[in-house]
Amino acid sequence: MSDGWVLAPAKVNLTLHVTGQRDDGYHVLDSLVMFADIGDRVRVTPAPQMGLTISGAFAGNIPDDARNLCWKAAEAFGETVQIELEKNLPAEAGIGGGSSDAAAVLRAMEATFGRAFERDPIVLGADVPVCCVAHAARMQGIGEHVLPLSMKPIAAVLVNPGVAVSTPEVFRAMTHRNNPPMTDWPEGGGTPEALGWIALQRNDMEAAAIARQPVIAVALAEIQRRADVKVSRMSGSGATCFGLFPNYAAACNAATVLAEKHPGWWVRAVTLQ
Ligand SMILES: C[C@@](CO)(OP(=O)(O)O)[C@H](O)COP(=O)(O)OP(=O)(O)OC[C@H]1O[C@@H](n2ccc(N)nc2=O)[C@H](O)[C@@H]1O
Ligand SMILES: Nc1ncnc2c1ncn2[C@@H]1O[C@H](COP(=O)(O)OP(=O)(O)O)[C@@H](O)[C@H]1O
Repeated sequence: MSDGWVLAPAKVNLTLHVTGQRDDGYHVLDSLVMFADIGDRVRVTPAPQMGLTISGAFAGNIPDDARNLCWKAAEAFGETVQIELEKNLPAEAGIGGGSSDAAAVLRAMEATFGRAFERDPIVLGADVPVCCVAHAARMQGIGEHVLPLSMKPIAAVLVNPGVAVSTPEVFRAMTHRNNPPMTDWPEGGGTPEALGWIALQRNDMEAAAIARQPVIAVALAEIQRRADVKVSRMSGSGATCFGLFPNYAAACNAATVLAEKHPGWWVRAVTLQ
């Protein structure tokens, strides 16, 4: 963006298969990830010392010091900057808020200082490598293997029923950690084939997240009530859920109905790419 603001798009795990666990406790994943056309925004300005200001609807309860992933990303890059973060996405929501913010700070730092980030982005968190790609990709390992995919945009509704969910707690609460990976991707198919394939995959964290926050099941049921929804599922470790629709107008209609019925929920129609 010409004014220096960089979008940190919402990350959506269209599938999230947990296929094992490493000796260090981290889980091995197989996930199809796409990114929305909405998100947080960040801007960096060279400064003699580090600083961070946070604005936006979800600024509350986000640390504005060295604990913030934006700050950690700038430190890892090796320059001191003043960071502005506009927090438009709910936190602890399974849509990669902090990770996408960190990746956006790295993009902003690269543009500002004219050099690439030289370290592996996994040092900032398992979700940061895929957020550095910021478009459709298959994510494997604990998040360090990212294979960009060529996919047509998909219309979706994102629904967060207003509860924060801790990622490590949901991983710990899982009862089945050795699940099958995704089935083979339908090469060369169009959007209907992609939606049909996605519908046959899973989010293996859903049951454990619902056990902790039953309102997630309510959100999924509300999305499923839409006659034209093709897939409904939870993203990441929750609590944000999504519905996939045949076109953007259908997603907007669904978002309007859901937001009217549940004024306390965060509901957005988006295009995923
Ligand atoms: C579950 C996912 C799916 O995309 O998304 P979110 O729900 O966070 O959005 C990610 O793997 C989250 O990645 P991220 O939030 O960056 O995780 P990290 O900060 O690296 O790790 C937080 C904690 O989650 C657990 N963790 C994370 C990633 C992974 N592959 N296995 C794990 O067991 C570990 O307990 C770790 O201490
Ligand atoms: N820039 C940031 N945005 C959101 N949360 C952040 C950020 N930096 C650090 N955090 C902390 O990271 C934790 C996880 O938040 P988030 O990344 O939004 O969740 P999730 O892992 O579900 O995608 C929160 O407890 C929050 O305090």
